[in-house]
Amino acid sequence: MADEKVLIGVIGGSGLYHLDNLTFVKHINPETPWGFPSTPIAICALPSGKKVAFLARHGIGHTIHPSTVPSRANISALKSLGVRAVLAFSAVGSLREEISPGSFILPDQIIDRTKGVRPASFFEGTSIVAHASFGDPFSNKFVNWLESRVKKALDDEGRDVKLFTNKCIVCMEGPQFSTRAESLMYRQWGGDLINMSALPEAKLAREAELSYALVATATDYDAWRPDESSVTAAEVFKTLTQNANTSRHVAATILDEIYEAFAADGGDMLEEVGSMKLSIMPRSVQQNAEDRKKLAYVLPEYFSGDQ
Ligand SMILES: CSC[C@H]1O[C@H](OP(=O)(O)O)[C@H](O)[C@@H]1O
Ligand SMILES: Nc1ncnc2[nH]cnc12
Repeated sequence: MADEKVLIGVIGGSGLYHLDNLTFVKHINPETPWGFPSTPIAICALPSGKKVAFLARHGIGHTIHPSTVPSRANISALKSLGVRAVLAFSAVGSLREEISPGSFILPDQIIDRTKGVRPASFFEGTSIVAHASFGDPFSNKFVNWLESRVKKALDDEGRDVKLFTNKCIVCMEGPQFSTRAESLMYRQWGGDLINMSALPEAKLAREAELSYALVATATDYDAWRPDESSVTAAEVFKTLTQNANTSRHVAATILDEIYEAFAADGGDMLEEVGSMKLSIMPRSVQQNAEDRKKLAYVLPEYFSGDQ
């Protein structure tokens, strides 16, 4: 029965540790080949009875640093539940005047400024080599589909929250915020937003063949404005609660429809499914049975059964 499946995963970022309008069903804490997820995953029922999975990226008590989020465990655990699409939320800094704190953004590009300390591939540490396509780091069809639905949800109840699309997010290492020079440089590079969490999450979702979209919520103007003080955590906290309330409203409004959109097998939205087929170097697949077993957890399509 379709309602028994958990097709949609929601990842909550800073400030977003639960969703509204859901009935808690149970916690699941799968041990993946890459360890345990950030926190046990909450399986919740929408008012329609459809099930979704919710995961707080930094843990429920916000105890996990952006550089040590177990993204491989998070993404593979969601996939193991049957999830096809991930709706991720993130608190971001704005690199553009018009994107004022409180704005919502559906970015379509990423600049990687992480420092190589985060495991960014399921294939890392194995003898199997793969090169996923990542030119479009978010799932375009899902993002385009979301635009009108998120807009409508934001316009509800006179919330007056701006929505931006076609923006580029810089993902930096942290945990310290950027210098003024870095912030100005990111603007010159074409960055519109900045956070510490879009990667490797989006890369791993791509390797897992999941549809992945990010709802970015602006909390501050980072450090590029010459006559203003640079961002502090206290400034971020000021906007975090309001943004989280709005994020919960958006999720409660659109989750049912997202579920329907991804429910049909082979549906139009599943544009990532099959994308890894030609990304895995065929000779390397023959090499190591243990590695194949490990990868079968996240990509059973290619690694379960004898080669
Ligand atoms: C609390 S300010 C910096 C912190 O907030 C964002 O977290 P998330 O993306 O999980 O909402 C940002 O990426 C940093 O980790
Ligand atoms: N200015 C900023 N830089 C990095 N991550 C952030 N998250 C929220 N604001 C941020």
